[in-house]
Amino acid sequence: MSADATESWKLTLPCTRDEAEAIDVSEGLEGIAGSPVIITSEEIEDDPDSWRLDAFFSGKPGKAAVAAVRALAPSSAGVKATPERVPDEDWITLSQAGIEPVHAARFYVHTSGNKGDVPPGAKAFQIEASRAFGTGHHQTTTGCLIALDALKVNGKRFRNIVDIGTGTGLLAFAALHLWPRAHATASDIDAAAVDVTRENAAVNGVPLGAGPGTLALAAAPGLEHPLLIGRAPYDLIVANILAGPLIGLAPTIAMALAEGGTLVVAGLLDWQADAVTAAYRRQGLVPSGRTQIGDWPTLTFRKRARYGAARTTRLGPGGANDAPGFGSW
Ligand SMILES: C[S@@+](CC[C@H](N)C(=O)[O-])C[C@H]1O[C@@H](n2cnc3c(N)ncnc32)[C@H](O)[C@@H]1O
Repeated sequence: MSADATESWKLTLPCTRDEAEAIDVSEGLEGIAGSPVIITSEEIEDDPDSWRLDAFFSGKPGKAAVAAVRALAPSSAGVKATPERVPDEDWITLSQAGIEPVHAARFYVHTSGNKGDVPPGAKAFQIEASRAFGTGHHQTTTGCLIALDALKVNGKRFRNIVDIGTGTGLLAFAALHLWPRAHATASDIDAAAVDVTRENAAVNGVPLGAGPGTLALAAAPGLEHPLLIGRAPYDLIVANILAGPLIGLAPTIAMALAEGGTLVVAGLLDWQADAVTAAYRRQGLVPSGRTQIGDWPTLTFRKRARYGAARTTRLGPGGANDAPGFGSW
């Protein structure tokens, strides 16, 4: 059979998590004849560095296209991999085959091609596997969904929420569903993730904006953005990023958390929990909950209220926290 542009081809490579998270299909691949139409990546084991990258092509990819995909996963240098013809099926659906809906606490996360039956009473979100992390399949995302639900069940109320490292936006959407009158903010160091969050917000009917019940977006490392600083202090901060950044960001995150506020963190492995906990204890936070799925704990902390009840201290220019330390944000 001769290859033509209507045939679907796939190239699969092992890659690291960092490589998977760094992939931006819109950059570097456009203009190469036979460039991949879609790239998906997913973790293949309970190992944060063991991922798989699938690049789907319309038509058999040439050497340049294969090289461009290989360049996305330098760690696979030396791994033998050749493009394979994919049987005549809808390859977009195919690329998401096996991505079963996830039901975590009251949340149900599915793709457009795999909605299945939404359990009665569950809040469904449609999240495609894409350039951003966070389809609900990873234990860290599931752990955060469960932790957020538990806070709601325990009667917590939040008015000002930020999801740092939002990926697909899922955790911010879930938080806004639980506390629909809150001001919500979602940020990511990766501008592509912020774009994906914007698209997912539209698909899921999550209103973007600045007022209560809406979601504002920012692309930034940590809280280094005027919007993120200006909206602090938050009474709920969620951050599913890795242990290293979580420890590095501990002083900033703790400073951005209102007294009496709650912090939910994930992205750390079991053996890293003590170090992450110690970093936040040093900032005056106290552990208040833990959800563990496999090797992945989700930790919840509370910031002590110096004067009893939760207190709102204005951060940013002119605020009470306009003090040394904030200048470096
Ligand atoms: C493990 S994913 C979590 C995505 C989503 N929140 C979830 O729970 O599924 C981590 C996300 O954090 C982002 N990230 C990593 N380091 C960051 C940092 N220092 N500041 C902001 N975002 C960061 C990554 O780009 C990625 O989208």
